[in-house]
Amino acid sequence: MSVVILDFGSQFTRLIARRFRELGAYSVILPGSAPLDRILRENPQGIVLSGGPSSVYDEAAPKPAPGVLDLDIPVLGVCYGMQYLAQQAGGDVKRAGKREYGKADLTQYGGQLFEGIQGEFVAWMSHSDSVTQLPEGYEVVAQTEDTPVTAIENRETRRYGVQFHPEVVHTPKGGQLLANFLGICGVTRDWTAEHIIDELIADVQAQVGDGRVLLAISGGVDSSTLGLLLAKAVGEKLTAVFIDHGLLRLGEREQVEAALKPLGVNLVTVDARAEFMAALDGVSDPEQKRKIIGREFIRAFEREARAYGPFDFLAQGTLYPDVIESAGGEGAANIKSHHNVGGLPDDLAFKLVEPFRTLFKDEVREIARLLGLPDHIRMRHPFPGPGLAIRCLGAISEEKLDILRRVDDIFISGLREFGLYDGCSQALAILTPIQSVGVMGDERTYSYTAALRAVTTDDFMTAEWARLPYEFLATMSNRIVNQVHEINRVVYDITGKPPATIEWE
Ligand SMILES: Nc1ncnc2c1ncn2[C@@H]1O[C@H](COP(=O)(O)OP(=O)(O)OP(=O)(O)O)[C@@H](O)[C@H]1O
Ligand SMILES: O=c1[nH]c(=O)c2[nH+]cn([C@@H]3O[C@H](COP(=O)(O)O)[C@@H](O)[C@H]3O)c2[nH]1
Ligand SMILES: NC(=O)CC[C@H](N)C(=O)O
Ligand SMILES: [Mg+2]
Repeated sequence: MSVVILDFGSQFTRLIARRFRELGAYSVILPGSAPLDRILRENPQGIVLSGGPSSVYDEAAPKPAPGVLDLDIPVLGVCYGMQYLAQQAGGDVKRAGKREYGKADLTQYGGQLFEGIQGEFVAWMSHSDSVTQLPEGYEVVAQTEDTPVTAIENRETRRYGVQFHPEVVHTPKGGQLLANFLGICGVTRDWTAEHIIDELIADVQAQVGDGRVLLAISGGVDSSTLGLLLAKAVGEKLTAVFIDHGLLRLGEREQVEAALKPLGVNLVTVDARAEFMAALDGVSDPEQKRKIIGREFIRAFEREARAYGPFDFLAQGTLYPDVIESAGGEGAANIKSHHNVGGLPDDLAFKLVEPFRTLFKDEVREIARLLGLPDHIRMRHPFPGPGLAIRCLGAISEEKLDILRRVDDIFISGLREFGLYDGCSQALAILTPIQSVGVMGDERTYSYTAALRAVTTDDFMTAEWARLPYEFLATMSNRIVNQVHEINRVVYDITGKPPATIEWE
């Protein structure tokens, strides 16, 4: 039993599934055009039609397969999905005079979807079309100032539509609305992270069979959790490979080895510093750096496969944000090529095993907790695979990496010392190519500017800059300039994501 989500190309389709998971309900995402028999195989108790970039009145507008909307189960249309429901039932949809992007307040709301919800309702919008004529049998159950038809329902046929996105965190009461929909569908909310683990293990076993698996492990939460999961799923057929590419932080190689040993995974450390440094020599374009790093990772795994292999499969702790930012979603833009997704070379000889590809960081942390990963790894800030190379802006050099390593160490140790580490989701130091004039010991200096960045976020898709105390920032600035003589200026990044990203490259 499940809820089937038909995907019409929204940025947020995965978030609908994610909210259902949080509510303890199992759901499956299928392409918008999935045939009826495919949908029926999931035993759906309800259907969600997602948002999407098309307009329902376009010639080529995507549609659910024939028969889907004749099923006698509840249907919730979100944005494009609601517009489709309205049009299909004989209503009308037109480009609206006023578009809505971002926050909007509902001026009134009611009806089944909003049952039990009280007080102001802030809805996050992203549309330029609107329902201009209500189809027969439907009533309007919510409005905003600019959109008279913001939510609709037909109780008899159990068809519901919302123009806003209840699945994003910026619709704070959206979770309650989705819970109400699950209630209308009669879904039992007993789906848990334990279920997810069992399913992931079964999927891996089915995919891998008797094959041997090389796990790319970094000591971060995603790949360490994957190590525990794979140890359960494939046991002896697993070898974990940790690459020291020379882009790690101060003392990181030793720390990672010490942390991973007790987990009982069969670990091999590879020194690939010379190869990575040679390949990156003189390269300053961020995307080019990322592509080279992606390729060098694979080349290093291939070398290990010759020594310890053969391996049929390469396992990576890839998460959904890595995929969507590398333009892995339907119609999504390429923001940056994550080394493990968009940065992979075309001639990849391994088959990929990526069980976390549809999950978000906090969900992996929950799985980690259930698998018994120690808290110091589980709650560690993420550290990107390309490491310091994408924090040392422009062309890298040993000298610059060495400066950055010392700045980073002061900042991260400082956060721990002041008890601020756990309050941030990720913190990092960046070495900028900016040189500026300073005065130290009565002498003129002309040195580099370091930037510090700390963010708070759950899923790393959006983030706020962390409001670190001024006193702490003052101490950091002081320590960095005193201890790292190549730096004479420290700045703190006060930009959210969006518009910025977390990493500077
Ligand atoms: N130094 C490394 N050696 C081997 N594999 C790596 C290395 N760095 C990254 N990887 C691979 O790339 C994947 C993506 O890296 P990413 O940093 O997103 O995840 P992570 O390191 O597992 O977790 P975290 O996000 O907490 O740092 C990892 O899960 C791992 O499979
Ligand atoms: O393994 C990785 N390989 C990459 O190529 C990569 N790029 C960004 N990140 C991490 O992803 C999260 C979101 O980062 P951005 O806001 O900079 O895109 C943040 O946690 C980043 O540290 C990466 N991780
Ligand atoms: N986010 C959406 O689903 C948008 C639907 C439609 N393209 C509109 O602009 O109204
Ligand atoms: Mg990492």
